[in-house]
Amino acid sequence: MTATGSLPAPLHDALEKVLGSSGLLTASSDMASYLTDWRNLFHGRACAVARPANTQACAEVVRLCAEHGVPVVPQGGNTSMVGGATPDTTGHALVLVTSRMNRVREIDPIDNTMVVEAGVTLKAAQDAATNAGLMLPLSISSEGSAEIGGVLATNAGGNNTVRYGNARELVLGLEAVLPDGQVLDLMRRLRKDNTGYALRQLFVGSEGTLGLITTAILQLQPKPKSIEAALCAVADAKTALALFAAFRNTEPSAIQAFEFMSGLSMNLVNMLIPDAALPLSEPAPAYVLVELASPRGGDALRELMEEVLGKAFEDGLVSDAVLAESETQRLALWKLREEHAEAQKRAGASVKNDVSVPLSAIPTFLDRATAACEKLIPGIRVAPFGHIGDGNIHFNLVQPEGMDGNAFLARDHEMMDTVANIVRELGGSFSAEHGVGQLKTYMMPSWRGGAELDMMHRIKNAVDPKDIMNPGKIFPAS
Ligand SMILES: O=C(O)CC[C@@H](O)C(=O)O
Ligand SMILES: [Zn+2]
Repeated sequence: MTATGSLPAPLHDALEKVLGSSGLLTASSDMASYLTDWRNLFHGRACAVARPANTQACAEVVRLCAEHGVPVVPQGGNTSMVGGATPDTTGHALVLVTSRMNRVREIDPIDNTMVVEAGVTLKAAQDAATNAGLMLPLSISSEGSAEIGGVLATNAGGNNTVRYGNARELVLGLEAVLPDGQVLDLMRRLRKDNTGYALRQLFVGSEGTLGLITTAILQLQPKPKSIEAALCAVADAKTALALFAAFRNTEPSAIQAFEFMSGLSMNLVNMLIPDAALPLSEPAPAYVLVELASPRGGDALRELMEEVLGKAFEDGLVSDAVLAESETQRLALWKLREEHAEAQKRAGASVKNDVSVPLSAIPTFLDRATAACEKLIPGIRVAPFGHIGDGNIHFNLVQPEGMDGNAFLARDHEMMDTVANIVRELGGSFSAEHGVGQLKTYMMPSWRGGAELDMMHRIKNAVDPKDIMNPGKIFPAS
């Protein structure tokens, strides 16, 4: 089977007029990298890959595709964890890649806003804000590749949600191309605007199924003048939560990140990622990376960190800790957190369960889910980590050593359902930040069925009656 489907000749010619020949890829060798995800788990086919350079070209591409009944799969940095940007295997769809729309158009220090195009990587947007003396308070492990359009379409969360919220909370204005090619201009940078439905929020988290996000206005924050980060050795999630409570009860507004890493997952990072050595004297059962930040300079934040950690040592919550003494050390501590996904990829096949439960239920969840998965597949490596301050654990399962990776992956639904059933009993969500994509559509009827899924269907059918935008994502095949 080739990667290429067939692009109807009239559509080909019309698209080439809009995009030029360099903006339209149809050879399978040119399209290959757009037809699989970064983990090489999902493999699709497409009739073409379009790389428009501005909103108008996006609108024309979508309009022409709609006219010819060709589905459009939006793709940004291609970092989805759930196959959200990979087309299906029919070869009917066109993949619309936003990477050429990569301008930070404006930063306004009075409004504290940034106008940014969909194809700007999150890292480039953060850097632009920093260079302007401000901060874009959204940070995810894939920020070097993930692009703003995808970050918003999936309502990305990440490391700073605990303080600043998810992507949704940062979006003031939005421009999107609708499934019929109309441009919806919601580019208002207003804190207050109660004029009917907040349509921009409909696109955030809709995973490209309602339209294509092309530009956004994001709320920025003051750049911190002081930042303190510490890596702490803890006994388990229960002690990690007690440490979180200690920080929260002392100075809740100072916490910028509060991340949990199991010993097993950290061990994979130490073994498989170069330059990621643990700076503690011995490995621990679990770790916390806590970061505090303040727009004020001086020693107050360091004192706060030392006060809370000092007391945590006395109370037996922390057995060892290292505080970053420089920006280089702070980044080295973050590397130990951000490389978990990559380390797990290198360790073999893995199944991701991006779940959330109420904070109080995390220890029970981890105990029960670990026992259940170890019973299901003896030798399985349970390697959880994640944003414990948000109740969001990446309960990832790595194949037993020596097992065939495909045989492991063939049992992914069994593993996902085992974990999800426990999550459900604890009042949680089966997808906290990675979305549904194509991987988890089968879970929607049992988790979001009844009136909730029905209303989602009605919205989808009203906005996109021909199912042009990102078909096969979020909604299970009917
Ligand atoms: O690999 C994962 O499951 C999580 C990736 C990302 O959400 C993270 O928090 O690092
Ligand atoms: Zn995450």
